[in-house]
Amino acid sequence: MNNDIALEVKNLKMYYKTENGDVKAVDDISFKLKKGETLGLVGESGCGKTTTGFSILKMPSPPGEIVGGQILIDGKDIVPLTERELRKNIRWEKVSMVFQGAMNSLTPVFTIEKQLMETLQLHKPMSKSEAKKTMIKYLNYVGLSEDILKRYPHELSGGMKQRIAIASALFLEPSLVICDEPTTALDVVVQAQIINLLKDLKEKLNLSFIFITHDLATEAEVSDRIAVMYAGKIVEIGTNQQIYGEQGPAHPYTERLLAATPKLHENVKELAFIKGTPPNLLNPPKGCRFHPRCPYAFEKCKTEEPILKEIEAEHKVACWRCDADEN
Ligand SMILES: Nc1ncnc2c1ncn2[C@@H]1O[C@H](COP(=O)(O)OP(=O)(O)OP(=O)(O)O)[C@@H](O)[C@H]1O
Repeated sequence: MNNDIALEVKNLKMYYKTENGDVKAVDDISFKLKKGETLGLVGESGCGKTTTGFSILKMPSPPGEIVGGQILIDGKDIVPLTERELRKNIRWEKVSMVFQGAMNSLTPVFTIEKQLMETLQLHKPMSKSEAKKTMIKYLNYVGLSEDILKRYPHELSGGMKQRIAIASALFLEPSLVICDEPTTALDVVVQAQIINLLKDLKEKLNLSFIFITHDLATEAEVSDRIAVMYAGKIVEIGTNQQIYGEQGPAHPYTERLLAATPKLHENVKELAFIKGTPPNLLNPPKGCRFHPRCPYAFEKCKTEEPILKEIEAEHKVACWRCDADEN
């Protein structure tokens, strides 16, 4: 076992079993996350980012099912574990998640203390005084003082509520935290504060993060490495520099996704957009799933699925055009 690896996802498949057939939301993805590292997960809406996050907790929303693959946390596959084992030893103990919209899920009629107490005691039996100590410790970590406990959600700003959501994800001292769009609903100043907070927590607590967002500018700011998803697949994965650096990304989809992102300090006359729409995951296209929208597609792209292949150290791409054996 490699002690530097916090998480390894191997050939993971998570399908939604609907009346119309299987929605292949996560379809054979593999990646590793090092201890103390932030991996960004980017891609258009509906490409499977949130489903990947929930799958890592083995908590797919119905009618989702993990239909294949492994999720190794500290070297141990959690896929065969029972719900009881997952609750007792894995979720919130080893991996936790700041859900999309978590800051809006606080109940308006209860104080923060009552709500956090419930969350904490649900996950781990402990006395009230012990729970309160834990709450205060993590509220302080996220820059909030104890007096927040007496307040009601409507008395708090969006940024404060998001800090509370982050603090509750840390209560049981997990080593891996999945953040799903943690800054999306916030204004830019507060977004920057939350990003700085996450960076700070990563350093202080030696946490590993999976940071899910469709906002590439934010991703560039927080992540050490980036995984780009398209239609349930990882199409490119590399360091921040390999994806955003001067040489530019390798996959045509990443290239277009970046071109469609507005840049600060640049006078852009017209923003590029990606022609066409992402495929229906009930019945994705054969071959490369991006081929109907790809300007470089050739015959092989329509029939054979490209696999994620290393093109340089740390940089993998699933594209026939980038495949050295092809050229
Ligand atoms: N409960 C469900 N039942 C059936 N299909 C679902 C369900 N939840 C999600 N899907 C489908 O699975 C695919 C992946 O969705 P997911 O929410 O993981 O994407 P995403 O990249 O996180 O999108 P967003 O950025 O909008 O949150 C989509 O095609 C979506 O319609």
